[in-house]
Amino acid sequence: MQIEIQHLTKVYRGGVHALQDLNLTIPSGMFGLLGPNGAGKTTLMRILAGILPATKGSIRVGSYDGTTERGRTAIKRVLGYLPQDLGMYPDLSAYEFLDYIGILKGLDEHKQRQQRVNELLETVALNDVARRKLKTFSGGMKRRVGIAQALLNDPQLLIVDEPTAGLDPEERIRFRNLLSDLAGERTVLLSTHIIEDIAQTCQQLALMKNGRVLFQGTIMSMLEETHGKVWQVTTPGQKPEGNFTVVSTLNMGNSVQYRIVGEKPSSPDAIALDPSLEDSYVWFMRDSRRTPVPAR
Ligand SMILES: Nc1ncnc2c1ncn2[C@@H]1O[C@H](COP(=O)(O)OP(=O)(O)OP(=O)(O)O)[C@@H](O)[C@H]1O
Repeated sequence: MQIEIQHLTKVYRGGVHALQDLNLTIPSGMFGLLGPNGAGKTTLMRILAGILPATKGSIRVGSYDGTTERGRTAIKRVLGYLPQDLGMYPDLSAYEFLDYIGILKGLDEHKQRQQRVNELLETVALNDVARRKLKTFSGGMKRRVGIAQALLNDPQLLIVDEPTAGLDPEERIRFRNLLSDLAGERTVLLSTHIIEDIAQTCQQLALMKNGRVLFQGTIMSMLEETHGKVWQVTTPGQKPEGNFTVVSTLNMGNSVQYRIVGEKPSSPDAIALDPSLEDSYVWFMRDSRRTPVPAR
């Protein structure tokens, strides 16, 4: 299920331009939305989920037109959403919570709902603790309950907003793998400011800043665009000067190795390095006055 977003603009009351004439094509599979705080990721996801109206622009999800009431209703039926701040009832068990959300989502038939909740508890590997109260769950377990509730209607489009924030490395990896498993035929839109989450799960991504898309395409093409922009400079200690960003510093005892992102430094012994995704992110954020590039 492909999503087409055209000229999407959101101006909040008070005049904040959260999205500025944003154009984006999101194909099936895992798609990452990467950007710093305030980039507009949550605003975009909430508009896609039909919770927030856009100021201008159009959205098409598969064959449904998100600018019409009828289209929005149809989109809601094929969509699962895990917001950043999903409220849970701490005294309910995982089973009771999912059962309750199932009722709210219109799964009226008791037996069918029971079966779906049990299936999902298994999918997110919480079947063993299904009867435990949510207040006893770790952050990672709660996020997995969150994904389970988003999957109740077996959505073709799954939107997850910063799901790994605050998780320890083990839980983050487990959660990432779960999302990858769920992608398959579905479209999974994952927003994050954790570069590693995208690197490990998404073939395609969009970089957002200030309500605009700075880049969209494959991870490979993003790295390619950063070739010739990453350097290693070794000095006796003083920080190299120039128009670049230092991304890491390694103290070698009597010298210091700097990894820098920017135009070629004047230092004659600067060595060109292969860019990592983090270098690439830094390059695009530095260079964010550039005009948006077309998808490739
Ligand atoms: N209800 C609101 N009213 C006014 N301004 C808002 C509102 N919600 C968000 N904003 C502003 O819109 C901009 C985009 O915010 P948004 O939450 O979409 O960004 P984000 O990329 O999701 O950031 P984060 O990673 O911090 O969640 C920010 O400048 C934010 O302050």
